Amino acid sequence: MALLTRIRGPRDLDRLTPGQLAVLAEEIRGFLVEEVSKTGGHLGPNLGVVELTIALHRVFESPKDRILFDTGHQSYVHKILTGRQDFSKLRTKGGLSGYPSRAESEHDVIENSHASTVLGYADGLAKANQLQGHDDRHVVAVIGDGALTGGMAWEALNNIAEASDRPVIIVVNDNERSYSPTIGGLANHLATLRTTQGYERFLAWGKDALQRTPVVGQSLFETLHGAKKGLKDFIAPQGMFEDLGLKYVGPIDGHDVQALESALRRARGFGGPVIVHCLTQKGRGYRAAEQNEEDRFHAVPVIHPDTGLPVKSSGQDWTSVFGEEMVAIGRERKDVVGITAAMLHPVGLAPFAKEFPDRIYDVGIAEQHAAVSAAGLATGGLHPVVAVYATFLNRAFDQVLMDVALHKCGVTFVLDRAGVTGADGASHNGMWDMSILQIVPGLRLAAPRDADQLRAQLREAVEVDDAPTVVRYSKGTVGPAVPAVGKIGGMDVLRDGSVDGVDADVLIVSVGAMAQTCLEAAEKLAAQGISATVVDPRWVKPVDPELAPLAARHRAIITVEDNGRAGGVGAAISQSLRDAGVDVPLRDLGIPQTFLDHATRDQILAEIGLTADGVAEKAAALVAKVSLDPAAVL
Ligand SMILES: Cc1ncc(C[n+]2csc(CCOP(=O)(O)OP(=O)(O)O)c2C)c(N)n1
Ligand SMILES: CC(=O)[C@@H](O)[C@H](O)COP(=O)(O)O
Ligand SMILES: [Mg+2]
Repeated sequence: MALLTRIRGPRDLDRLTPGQLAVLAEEIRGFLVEEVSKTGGHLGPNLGVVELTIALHRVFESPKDRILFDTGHQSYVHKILTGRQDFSKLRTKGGLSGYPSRAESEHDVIENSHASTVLGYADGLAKANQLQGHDDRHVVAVIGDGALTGGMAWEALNNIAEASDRPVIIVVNDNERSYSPTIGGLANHLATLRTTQGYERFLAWGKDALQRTPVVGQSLFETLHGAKKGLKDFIAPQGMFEDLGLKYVGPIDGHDVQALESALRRARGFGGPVIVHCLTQKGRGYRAAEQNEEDRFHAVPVIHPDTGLPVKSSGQDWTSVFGEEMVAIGRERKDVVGITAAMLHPVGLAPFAKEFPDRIYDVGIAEQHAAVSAAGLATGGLHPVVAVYATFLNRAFDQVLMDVALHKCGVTFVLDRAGVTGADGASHNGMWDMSILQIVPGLRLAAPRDADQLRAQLREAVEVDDAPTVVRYSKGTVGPAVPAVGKIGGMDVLRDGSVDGVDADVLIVSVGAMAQTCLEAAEKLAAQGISATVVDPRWVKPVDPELAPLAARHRAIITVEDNGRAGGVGAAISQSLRDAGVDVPLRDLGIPQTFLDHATRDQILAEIGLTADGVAEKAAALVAKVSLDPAAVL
């Protein structure tokens, strides 16, 4: 790492020779494999942008020039080159974020890890530069071929293309994949453009080879050259980008620093909107990633650097439980189809796709379209299951509300990574779904507490054909089964704290994955002489009508959810109890209304009090307050 340690900032790159740059690129690859193997993270995407990031920082002067990354998962090399080479605590509390972070560096801009936003920022920054006369500041937006399938990217492109005198340099990082191969007409168009590289290489080879045989070669070359225009127009007709009014430079070998620098300098000189189409390889230089057909090591856990195999195998996870049950349902219900937004494997729909290849739709990174297309599919007589990460449904809220719910479409949304996820930072926690979905008329929302409940609630959901249904669960390993000991209305009783027909002091309403925590809290309360009954509503929207009379029989109520408190399940229950004239004191426990810094899930749950101790403490305090002043209503 002789060279790498000498790079303390981007300007240290300027004096390196082409040979040294090649050495630096390999040192960075070695660093990435060594460090990210220890912590987990986005190894594949970053291995693919080593030369590109070097070239960007040699041609442009960050932070005067803004270098923006879409999604930001591919910004590790950018961090390494801008003075951050301690990856020992990557994506953990107090360590480097896995995404750009304004708190970390003046070189970082976009912290949001939701895809397809970079061109929007670029449009805004370019307009700001133009209005303020900052003609010496360049705006460079790096966007992947996957992120380019998102609708917002095209909304921004439409604006960027509007002004030929407003410079925006769009670098398309085309590695032909999101996780899996990128889909759709755009991917096909990029492929067409890519073939011109093969064509250009062929011509370059032809020119060189033929000119070595002067007599025949020269005339043959001229014939070929004459055919060039026709051939190029045939295999690479005027690109769509140029039709939009954007200049197009490429395709460029995204692993050739000199070629990249030359293209970026040309683009910088245009003085208007321009696309630089770079061809890169996800996972480049690391065989385990290059050979991984599923996702080229898009996001890896802690792995053995030599083999790429996970260091520890995890138990069954929520995702695979969903995936298996979807196949079982698919065998019984021919009308059930699956939709993924470029995340077939991560959301667990790969087994369904394997068995029912004509009943799975990958719409690209396009959650809004996924929801509306699902409304179309339902209107057409099918029952779509849209599987996305909880946080990514945020951007499709209006479509859930006004396209699926308004038209009473039977669509099931399955939200993986719901609740605190942790390592991926603020924009990846699934902490808003049970708040924003509360206001969708007719929508039914389930939060399974274990694998059996996930299977059961998924089946209940796909039975609903006149309203949207939602099933949401956490990231990672699914915990042990939590059996019910009774039933009240639609609610499962997990612990009955009543004695001889006398109800418990506290009613704990446990939502989804918080069941184990709530049961442990009840035990802690019992040790303090406070009795507690724990119920799991299963379907949290609408609020179970049997909850009000049950609540009325207790001295205090605690609701516990792995979701934001603001407008969450606790708030909905509180409102429903008030509407029913039940004024038992209630504390709703959940995630505070704040952006959570990256840390492990357990660290964050402990910080916000969503632990057995935290729940027991809040419950005991409420009971104490009620005992002191029975009329007190919090
Ligand atoms: C709105 C949204 N949906 C899904 C994701 C999950 N996701 C993260 S990276 C990625 C693939 C991005 O592909 P691309 O833009 O080509 O970048 P690459 O990983 O190939 O460098 C996806 C789908 C996301 N971050 N944001
Ligand atoms: C950047 C992005 O959105 C995804 O790659 C995400 O980081 C993956 O999260 P999981 O590791 O939970 O699948
Ligand atoms: Mg890609």
